[in-house]
Amino acid sequence: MTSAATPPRPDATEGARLTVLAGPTAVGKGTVSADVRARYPEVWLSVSATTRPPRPGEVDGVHYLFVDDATFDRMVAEGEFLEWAVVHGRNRYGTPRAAVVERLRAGEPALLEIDLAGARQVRAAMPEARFVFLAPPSWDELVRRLVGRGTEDEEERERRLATARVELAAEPEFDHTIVNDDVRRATDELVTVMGLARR
Ligand SMILES: Nc1ncnc2c1ncn2[C@@H]1O[C@H](COP(=O)(O)OP(=O)(O)OP(=O)(O)O)[C@@H](O)[C@H]1O
Ligand SMILES: Nc1nc2c(ncn2[C@@H]2O[C@H](COP(=O)(O)O)[C@@H](O)[C@H]2O)c(=O)[nH]1
Repeated sequence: MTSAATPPRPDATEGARLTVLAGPTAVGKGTVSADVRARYPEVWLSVSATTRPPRPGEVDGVHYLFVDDATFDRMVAEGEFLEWAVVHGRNRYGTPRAAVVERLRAGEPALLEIDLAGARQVRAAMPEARFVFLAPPSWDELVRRLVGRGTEDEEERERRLATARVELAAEPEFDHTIVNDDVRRATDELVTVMGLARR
């Protein structure tokens, strides 16, 4: 369902300014996105809504909009999401549509860091966007990064690694693959794909 306030769908020119970055857990999507923002502040990074509780250090409105189930339900019912998904079989995450449309209309390059199901929904809604898969140098390195991050317990790590196998198998669906063996180099590749001049 969409409400009367739902902004109209971006046209193809506007949609082409949108880049979707996906990839398995702990591959470094957040790290690379933060590096893009730090070095290319003209890129707008969408802030997702999630029902996941904040990790230590995460700030509401900066890392995520942390919402309860009732609020997420309302946002879904009112058509406020460009896409949303249950990720790792547990919490819900969604991209607020209005902010994306506003930035694309303003001519700004926009970046979404979302899961595979969300990327597929954006592909269906805005096929002119760019779809980038961030890949790990190896499976063992992916596991090392997940464990090294230290933000999930063993049960949650297992859950995330099960999803990771599915996400890795979907890599051929994407327009571009970038191997995150080095953050700066991966960022350079990503901004090139986004059509920005490297600095
Ligand atoms: N190129 C890299 N080399 C080594 N470590 C890296 C690299 N990129 C990211 N990391 C580290 O890997 C860990 C996971 O990174 P990050 O949290 O950015 O992953 P993510 O893909 O956003 O994960 P999730 O999907 O689970 O939210 C972090 O500890 C980060 O510092
Ligand atoms: N479909 C969407 N997926 C999203 C969104 N925001 C984040 N994510 C993905 O969730 C997982 C887990 O994130 P974490 O912060 O709990 O580690 C990660 O793969 C993100 O890409 C969204 O708006 N929609």
